[in-house]
Amino acid sequence: MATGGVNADLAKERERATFDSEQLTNFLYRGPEKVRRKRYLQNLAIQDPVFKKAPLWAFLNREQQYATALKKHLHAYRRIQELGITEPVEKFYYREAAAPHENSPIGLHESMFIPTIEKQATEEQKRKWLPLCHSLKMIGTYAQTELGHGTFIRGLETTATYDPVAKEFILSTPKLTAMKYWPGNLGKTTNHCLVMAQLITKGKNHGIHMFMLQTRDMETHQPLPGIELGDIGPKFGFFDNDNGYMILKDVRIPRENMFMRYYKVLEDGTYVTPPGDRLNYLSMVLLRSAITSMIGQHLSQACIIAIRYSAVRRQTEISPGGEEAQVLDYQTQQYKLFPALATSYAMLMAGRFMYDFYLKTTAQIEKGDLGTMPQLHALSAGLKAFSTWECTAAIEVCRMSCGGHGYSHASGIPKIYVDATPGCTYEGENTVMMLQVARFLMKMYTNLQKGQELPSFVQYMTKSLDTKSCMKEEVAPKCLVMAYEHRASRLIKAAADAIQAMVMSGSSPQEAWNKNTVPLTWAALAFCHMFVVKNFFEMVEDAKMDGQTKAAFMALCKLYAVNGVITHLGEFIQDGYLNNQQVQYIQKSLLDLLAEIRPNAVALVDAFDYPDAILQSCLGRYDGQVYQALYDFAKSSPLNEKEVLDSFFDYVKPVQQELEAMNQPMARL
Ligand SMILES: CCCCC/C=C\C/C=C\C/C=C\CC/C=C/C(=O)SCCNC(=O)CCNC(=O)[C@H](O)C(C)(C)COP(=O)(O)OP(=O)(O)OC[C@H]1O[C@@H](n2cnc3c(N)ncnc32)[C@H](O)[C@@H]1OP(=O)(O)O
Ligand SMILES: Cc1cc2nc3c(=O)[nH]c(=O)nc-3n(C[C@H](O)[C@H](O)[C@H](O)COP(=O)(O)OP(=O)(O)OC[C@H]3O[C@@H](n4cnc5c(N)ncnc54)[C@H](O)[C@@H]3O)c2cc1C
Repeated sequence: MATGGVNADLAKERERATFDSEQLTNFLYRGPEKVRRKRYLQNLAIQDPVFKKAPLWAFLNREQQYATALKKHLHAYRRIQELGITEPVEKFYYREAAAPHENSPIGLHESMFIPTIEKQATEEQKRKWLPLCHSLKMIGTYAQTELGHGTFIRGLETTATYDPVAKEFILSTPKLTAMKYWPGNLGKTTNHCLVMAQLITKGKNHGIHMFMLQTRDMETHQPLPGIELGDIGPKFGFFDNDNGYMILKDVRIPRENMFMRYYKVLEDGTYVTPPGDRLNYLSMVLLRSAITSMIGQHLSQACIIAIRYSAVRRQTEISPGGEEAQVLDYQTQQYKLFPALATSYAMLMAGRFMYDFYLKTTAQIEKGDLGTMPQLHALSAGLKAFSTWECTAAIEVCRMSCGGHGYSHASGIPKIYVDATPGCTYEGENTVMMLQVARFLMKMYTNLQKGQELPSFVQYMTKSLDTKSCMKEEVAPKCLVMAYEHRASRLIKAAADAIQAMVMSGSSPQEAWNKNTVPLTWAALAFCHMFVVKNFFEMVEDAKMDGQTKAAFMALCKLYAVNGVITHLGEFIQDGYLNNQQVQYIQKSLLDLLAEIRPNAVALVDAFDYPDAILQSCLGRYDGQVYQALYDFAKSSPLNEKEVLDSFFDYVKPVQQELEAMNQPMARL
């Protein structure tokens, strides 16, 4: 254990902050009452002996990691029920503190399996399945991706063929590429799954539909006949999760196991047309809508670690013989870390918007109004892709900004990175998601040409492109937002013009689209970027907090916007929207903002309010006693349990002896 109170540099950082970090914490968690409740729940979990005694994940092999994750998450599941915690966000706080570095082997049961039953099953199906799910008799997952197809859902090869005589579906993965591959917790943990399969009835394929499949016996946990299951092996991260494979050999399930709230197959095999298309993609939309907040949280943890450590770490004397500087005082270090910090706040704000929008829109869908589905799809796909790309890149910057110690699991950042980066792939590969956004934007652009009204968040397209920036020496939020709107409008128009020109010269619309997917992704990215910037400004402006806190928050918001312009400068100046003088104002503003944020950097990460027990980082400790903690971490390495390892006698000694014998003068003769 590290001792010695709070590191003097870190203590000074907290004293010099110009605002009270607690105010920002209250804003982030939606009020002081909610903060108190969060801390109470987190403390309950942190003090629980089952969680306290669990070994550190980094020193365990994969089987031990899996068992630890299972033990912790099942204990948390039971405790959450005993404590009567029902609010999803409160469950999240408890679980996060209970198992901060263990991905849940029952995570998909809770985040996809149960919500899909709630949203896509009939009342009768819900009555049958939900009680079993809540008591964990049924533990399920979401089995969609196959060996051969993940992105192109319509190309999935698993079939569900209806047999009207037996009133059953026959589930089959007819070739190697059809086997389910990747679904989380499918390999060993779950005993049920939702299978996405091509529905075939009366000889006709009706496309992808959802079916409930029992995969293992509910007592013995053995796989059921006709089903081969297993873990897919170790991965880049998510070590403690059994992502699985599954082969189905003509497995029969009752007709009632098709999810029939929207889509139906009658007893005689008649397919009943659904009220709306793509309704069975809604489970993916739920997770996509939640990912922006989740990834913002991952990045906020990396920022806490890197910024606290940079305040404690001293390296190189600035003037000969003088004191070595805190590395956080180097402008280059600030340029790495403060944009990352601003990005994490930007994504937390975007995630807040996104999840609220999801709840609002799905409430309308539940009432049969599907009008806003395309907007929900476009925004959730776009923000999911944009936020995961931006945040994972920034997490890696945080890691490298910690120098050598950032490479050690003692820092906590490598684990954050490997668990965050698959967010770029799962729930829709990011480029593919951006192309879905582009498809939506092109539609909106066409509607605009036809004089139709546009939804509010694409109103920016209606503004004239024939303008110049209003940017002055005092870089104003309004001018920054307008610059982002201009860039997004110009890029969608450029892509549309390029496609139209190709069509006019004889290409098919599909060919023209495919030859312009790169500019289309530029346009989609610019749209998402603009959305995040605008939303960030709006949320800061509306935030109820004292003037000093708001000023500190606003500085971050401006930095996010200014840094984005500099990073993508070409796209802002290509048509002369910003002139040379204005670019200089923006560059100066960036440096001024770094200096303005500097005294508040530690308070801005303290505001995220992560206890040490959740961070589990030697570098990110609240007390800054990083060197003692690193030494303790090294001492606890299992390699240090024995002074001399057996492998020394097994491998080093024999080779030494052989080499010694070979090099004897006699042996050389
Ligand atoms: C309760 C809180 C939850 C907390 C949990 C928080 C975070 C999660 C934590 C950790 C995560 C842990 C584990 C991760 C688990 C991962 C699970 C998975 O990965 S599941 C598998 C995910 N797979 C995908 O996402 C596949 C991606 N592919 C697709 O979505 C589609 O194939 C694609 C690319 C959209 C194309 O679909 P297709 O049917 O071919 O459509 P078209 O391109 O032809 O377009 C036709 C029209 O349909 C519209 N469309 C498409 N999708 C949707 C949708 N979802 N909603 C509404 N509309 C949609 C599309 O825009 C077209 O419309 P128009 O014709 O242009 O009008
Ligand atoms: C940690 C993790 C957990 C997962 N959990 C689950 C789960 O629980 N359930 C489940 O069903 N699946 C799960 N998956 C699978 C995941 O959803 C898929 O891997 C994902 O949807 C991407 O599909 P893919 O692997 O087929 O990628 P591919 O589509 O093969 O992507 C490969 C490349 O091709 C490009 N590409 C593909 N199509 C197009 C296109 N139309 N236009 C342009 N470029 C294209 C992509 O951009 C990418 O660069 C998980 C994956 C991971 C990594």
